[in-house]
Amino acid sequence: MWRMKHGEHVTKCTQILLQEAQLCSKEDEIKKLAHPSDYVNVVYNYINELKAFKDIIAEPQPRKSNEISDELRIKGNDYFLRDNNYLSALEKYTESIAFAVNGSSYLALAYANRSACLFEVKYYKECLEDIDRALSLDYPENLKPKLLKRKTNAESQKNMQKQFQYYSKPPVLKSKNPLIPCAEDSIEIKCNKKYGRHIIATRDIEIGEVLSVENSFCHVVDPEAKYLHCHECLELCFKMIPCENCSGALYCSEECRSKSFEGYHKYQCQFPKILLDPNLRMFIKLALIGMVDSKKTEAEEPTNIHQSDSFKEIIKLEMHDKERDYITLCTVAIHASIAYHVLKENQEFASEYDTDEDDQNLQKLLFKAYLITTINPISIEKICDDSVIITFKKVGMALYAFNCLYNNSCAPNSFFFHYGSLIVTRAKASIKKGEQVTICYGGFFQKTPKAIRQENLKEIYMFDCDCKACTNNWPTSMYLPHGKELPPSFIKKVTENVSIGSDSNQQLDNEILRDCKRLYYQLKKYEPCRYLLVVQQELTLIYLHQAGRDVNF
Ligand SMILES: C[S@@+](CC[C@H](N)C(=O)[O-])C[C@H]1O[C@@H](n2cnc3c(N)ncnc32)[C@H](O)[C@@H]1O
Repeated sequence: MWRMKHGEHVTKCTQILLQEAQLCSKEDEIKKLAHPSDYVNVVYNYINELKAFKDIIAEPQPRKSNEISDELRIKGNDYFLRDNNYLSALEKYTESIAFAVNGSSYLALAYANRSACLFEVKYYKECLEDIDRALSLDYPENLKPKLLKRKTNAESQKNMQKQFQYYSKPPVLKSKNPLIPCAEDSIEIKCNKKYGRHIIATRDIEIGEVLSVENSFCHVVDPEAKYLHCHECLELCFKMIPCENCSGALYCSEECRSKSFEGYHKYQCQFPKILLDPNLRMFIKLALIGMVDSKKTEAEEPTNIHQSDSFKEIIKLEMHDKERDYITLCTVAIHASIAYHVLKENQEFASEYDTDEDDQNLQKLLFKAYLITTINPISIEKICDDSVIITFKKVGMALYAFNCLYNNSCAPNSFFFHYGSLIVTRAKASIKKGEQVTICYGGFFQKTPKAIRQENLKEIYMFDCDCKACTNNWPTSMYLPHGKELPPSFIKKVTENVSIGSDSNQQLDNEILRDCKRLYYQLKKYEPCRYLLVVQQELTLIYLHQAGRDVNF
């Protein structure tokens, strides 16, 4: 009854459970509990009584299979031979590597085929690594001469290696903020009833200035990106190695593979299919980090310094638990109960966390982690070069102890972009001392009408937006005045800069950035106007491209 068909999501299961466990009729009883996180224990017991867990988690995640690996490699061959589409071929071979049984000849074949792909696109170093991997495994004798010939060719052409910079260098902070080590001293954290914690400028800030550079506290890779990005560090990689047990995780290095396994992946490796959705992986990962934190024997010194790597900071992020309605809280408790059940069934986990106190702690952490991950995660995206229209590809999502404190404006004065999982936030407008520093949560005023923005912000983030665009009813871009004409020389530069961000265009990038900053101050008095938005957009695009564009062989 509870079994999910392929592709169905845990939400469906939750809807059925809400009815079957008759949680609506138990509202008075459940609401008496001291804290909403106590719902988990009660809801867990109801589901247990229904004997529903067995079916909910019945479907395992896709296991390693040489048959599937073989099919994927053949698909890769089609891309490679028929279409000369090396990027798609490389992704398929990597998928084939993920599915091949550890140590098998199928794994060797997949590595060898990927090496052919890497050879074609002149990544000789990576090609040689894959050849050595194939040869160290059970690679068929009759195919070896061809592979060894490729090895000789790759070695002789090593000096022609394609110089691909996976990422350009992220900016370094110029000043030291004594209270927020990941931020410039131009900003500080304030807190009030209306805005919660928020970020304020402590001096006038110029457009383009770096505001903060922060490492992620916790992140997950997106399923669409996992054959090109490391499961552990999210870095772009063309020569990934697989998890030895499951077919779902690939790594850029041995180091990342063991770090991931020793951390959280040893549990995730055995998760049922229903928990593989990235949002669910994220909340469970966060709760597990909390469990490790709860076992720390050394007490953390109380400090007023904001620490990006502290679980204490993350668990303080907004969750709006007091404002949620009963059914929503029950839904959260159902998700937490399913995760709780899976973890308790996991032998490795159960042996590490075996006390009643651990049980209670886990239930509370799962509940809070779920709520935190509904509001705070920041999407990690890459800009795509291969289209006239600007598009973005999702790489993953992450939680940041500091960056999750920027509040929303539909006409924001800052923006963020990523280097791997590292986040950089820059000003995209000039910001006056005392003004709030804002990012946009998704609905930019120029694109999304006010009513839709307000509805979304209320539904997901539970606040009424009073940004300048909402307060002054700014129209979408179609109805905006143009403002002062942009100089033809600027338009020419922007049009010429077809492949923004590539090394050869660095000089042009810098010229456009300088123009954008100058034009911004000339156009600011016309705000809101279209050309001001164009200038701000060009500036953000250049920084986004420099950080990490989508790969194109
Ligand atoms: C990602 S958090 C931002 C940090 C948050 N203010 C805090 O105290 O942790 C998102 C939450 O901040 C609040 N928020 C964000 N933008 C806001 C705004 N423009 N006005 C009022 N509240 C806002 C809402 O409560 C929202 O759910």
